[in-house]
Amino acid sequence: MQTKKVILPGSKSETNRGLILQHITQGKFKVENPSNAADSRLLMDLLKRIENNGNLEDTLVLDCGPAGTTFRFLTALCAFTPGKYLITGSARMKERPISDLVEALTLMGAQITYQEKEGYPPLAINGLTPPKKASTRVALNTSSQFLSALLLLSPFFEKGLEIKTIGKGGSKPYINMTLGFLEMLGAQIKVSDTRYLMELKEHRACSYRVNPDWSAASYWYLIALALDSSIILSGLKKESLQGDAILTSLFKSFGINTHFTNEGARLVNGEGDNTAFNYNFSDCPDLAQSFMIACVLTKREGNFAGLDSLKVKETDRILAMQQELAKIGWRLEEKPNGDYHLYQESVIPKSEVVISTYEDHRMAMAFAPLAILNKNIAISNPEVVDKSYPNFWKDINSFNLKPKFA
Ligand SMILES: O=C(O)C1=C[C@@H](OP(=O)(O)O)[C@@H](O)[C@H](O)C1
Ligand SMILES: C=C(OP(=O)(O)O)C(=O)O
Repeated sequence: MQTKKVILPGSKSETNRGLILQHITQGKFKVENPSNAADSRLLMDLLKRIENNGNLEDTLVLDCGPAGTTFRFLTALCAFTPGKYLITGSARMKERPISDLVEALTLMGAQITYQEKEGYPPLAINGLTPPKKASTRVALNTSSQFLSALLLLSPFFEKGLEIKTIGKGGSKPYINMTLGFLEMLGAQIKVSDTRYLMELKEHRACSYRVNPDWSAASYWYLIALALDSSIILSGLKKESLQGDAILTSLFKSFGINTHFTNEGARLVNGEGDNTAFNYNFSDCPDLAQSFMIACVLTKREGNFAGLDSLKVKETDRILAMQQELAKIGWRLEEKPNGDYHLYQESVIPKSEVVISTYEDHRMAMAFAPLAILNKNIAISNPEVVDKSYPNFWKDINSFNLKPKFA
């Protein structure tokens, strides 16, 4: 079989961190090859508007649409950028909690008020000149993006930033990615169980070339699994700041081996396990939907733990998966301990099934291989992929695959 090459989008998480640091350090940190994800394009545009904001008395309205990291990172940035801001977003963004970040920023002296519902966007911010030194505390249980947003402010505070953490949370690799970026800039970082101490006196000039997005790679592993096709994911490297690179070891148990070459990652099909799949996704929540579909494709039951944060993402991803999996005969059932058991109840119906995507890019991309395999399955609102992977369907078409849209 002919091997096909895919050029993945750049990592949205790497790009968004890089763009914020590029802005704060006035270009000492440079981002090369930024992602074309809609969320990153939007952050770029909004940062330009902040940079060109000549009138500090008029309110600058920053609409982040559905982009979570964009919203959270900009909230922290604007809190310490002189000017008046109204940060808002999509209807779903107004349901995604923000109070832990607002409280942490308020403890640092920030002036932020809720404009609609207490604890949720939109926010009015009276941006202040950053003090030389700051300290605060932040809860970790809702989203790691809050701690990342605060850490990214480190270059503002030449005499140091101290952040105490409350409780435990997931998505730790994303926090480590943030620290990795700050280290490139020359930060001295002391981390203990409950405290981050950042010192960043001089900003080291550096430029960072954004790597391909590992979360996006997961959809190609699913295609490889569905079609037994030979795929090279260009430029993907084994070593990555992206925690979702863990997927190579998880897909091994589904029979997909990854060989790293000069070209990137070559996916090679082999023999998979047929025992139940078990994994805790709290550190890689964006992969959970992909592995549910991997179970469906291989008719393997699964135990999914660590899914709490899925409820507050682009949609309630647990509910969305339960509803859409049910349409094809699979059940995602909550167990008394809060884990989820995934198993097949009946066969895929012969009549047409339309998979709703809930304004969630990951719903569309995860279900794509099923729509490719089964002509009765159609994907609604396929354009949602723009959020992280604008060329997804174009890349699929380049394999001569034509999933049905509804
Ligand atoms: O910091 C980041 O770039 C991200 C952190 C994660 O969010 P949570 O920390 O809310 O889980 C992840 O789901 C999101 O897609 C990107
Ligand atoms: C959760 C995600 O993004 P965000 O929180 O940045 O909207 C995602 O891309 O899956």
